[in-house]
Amino acid sequence: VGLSKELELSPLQLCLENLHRTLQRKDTQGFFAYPVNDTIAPGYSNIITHPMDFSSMKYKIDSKEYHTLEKFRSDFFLMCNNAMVYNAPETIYYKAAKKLMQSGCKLLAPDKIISMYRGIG
Ligand SMILES: COc1ccc(C(=O)NC2CCC2)cc1-c1cc(C(C)=O)n2cccnc12
Repeated sequence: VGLSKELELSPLQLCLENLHRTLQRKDTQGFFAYPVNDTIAPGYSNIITHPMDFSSMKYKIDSKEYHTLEKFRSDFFLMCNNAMVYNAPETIYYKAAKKLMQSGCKLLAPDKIISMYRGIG
């Protein structure tokens, strides 16, 4: 007896859930866990036109908005880049984003993506 249709996770979704979990684990302080708002970051919505965070990415995985690994990958780098645009280099957020981006580069390297697609088959 399988899960009802909408709950069934496709191989791509399973792969994205895995990547998402691995990447979010690196955000130990939770700076990227949910959307940044103007209260904690004054003027944020004027400076960052395309906000992104791990909770939004999770929602997109579950609502099957990601049809390719590439779209997931670009949202991840958008999230890191936003933090490096809004925050000055000496801030904890800029440094956290840089570190997170480096982990993401390794995990989401093109050769890794190709071998994942081979795995999904
Ligand atoms: C969801 O976003 C957050 C959640 C919690 C915290 C947080 O715990 N900040 C405390 C550590 C020093 C205050 C910061 C942030 C945060 C992320 C960010 C990002 C990602 O730019 N940010 C920028 C300015 C001010 N705060 C933040």
